[in-house]
Amino acid sequence: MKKKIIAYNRVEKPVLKDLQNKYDVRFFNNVDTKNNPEFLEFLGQAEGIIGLEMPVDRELLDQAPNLKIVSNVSVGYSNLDISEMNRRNILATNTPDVLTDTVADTVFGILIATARRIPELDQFVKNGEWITEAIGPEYFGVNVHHKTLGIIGMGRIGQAIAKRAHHGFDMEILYHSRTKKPDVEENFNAAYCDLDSLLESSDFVCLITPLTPETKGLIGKREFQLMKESAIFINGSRGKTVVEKDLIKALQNGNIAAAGLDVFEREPIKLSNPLLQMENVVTTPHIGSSTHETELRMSEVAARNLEAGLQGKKPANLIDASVWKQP
Ligand SMILES: NC(=O)c1ccc[n+]([C@@H]2O[C@H](COP(=O)([O-])OP(=O)(O)OC[C@H]3O[C@@H](n4cnc5c(N)ncnc54)[C@H](O)[C@@H]3O)[C@@H](O)[C@H]2O)c1
Ligand SMILES: O=C(O)[C@H](O)CO
Repeated sequence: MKKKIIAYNRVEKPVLKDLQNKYDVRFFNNVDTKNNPEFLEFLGQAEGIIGLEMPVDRELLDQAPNLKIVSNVSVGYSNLDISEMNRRNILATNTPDVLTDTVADTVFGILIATARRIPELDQFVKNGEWITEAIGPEYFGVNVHHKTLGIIGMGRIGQAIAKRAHHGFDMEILYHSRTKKPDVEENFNAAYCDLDSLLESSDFVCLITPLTPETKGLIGKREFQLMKESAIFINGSRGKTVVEKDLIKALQNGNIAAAGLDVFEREPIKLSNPLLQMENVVTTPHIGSSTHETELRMSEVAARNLEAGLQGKKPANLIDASVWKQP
């Protein structure tokens, strides 16, 4: 009998097709994983899960007695209760590296769009408001090149952002991370800072850490008050790394100048969220890695991880490699 697999939210079509040839795969799109009877019935028999952002907690695991592996189609894994999965010998994998450059491109794109007010001015043109040849200073933006970029979370994506900022835009780079990175300091002329100094000195503050108990609410009222009034805040990490109500207040009070956001406390964001009424806020719907090429590669990597786990082999991208026991 074919092994039963749940595919959830996002697995690219060719990869899904290939998995369907080998396994009994059921695809679920944005279902309520706590209450959907069809999902829960299949979960009771499933040996593997592959997909995007399925909340895997104790309650879900209690209903999945045959589960061997959860293969995230994402690098972030704050949706997984890793210690509970470890306790039950269920493997957890993610898709690092293949998305790094794409996410860095997205974050840098949002940064430039925010600084130069591109979405706002796009609307200005399309609304027919461009009626005199030269627009006035009320529509000017600020330079990106030669400014100071503070990167919080100098991991794979943080470094790819630093590379673009240093080689492409001659920016001065400050960074704050759990460890110092001498090679990054040398390659991109980056300087390590404590968090407060980074916030005080940066023209652009870019947050790209994982969401963990330590980074939850890392940037709130106090941190926004430390930033320059001209600072532009960019969040490419996860919405909950920021206290969103404090971000809204900081923008309303003029504590900071603008924000570019790919991630939000609640996704999809509610239309009533004040952030969506602000011209100085640029938003995208969590699209860091969402290009055709990169999403396909992520699905391929996730499928390889899933199959390795199901075959009792060590997956290439085990999130916690220390749990691996040779079968
Ligand atoms: N917006 C998107 O679509 C998108 C796409 C991919 C990744 N992400 C987010 O980006 C994160 C980073 O991805 P990555 O591949 O660069 O991961 P990574 O593990 O290579 O890098 C994370 C870095 O954050 C640092 N860090 C962790 N806790 C910290 C703390 N408390 N203070 C300061 N630094 C801390 C780590 O030391 C590490 O250098 C992901 O976990 C995910 O949340 C978002
Ligand atoms: O972490 C990631 O890979 C992206 O945010 C998609 O969830």
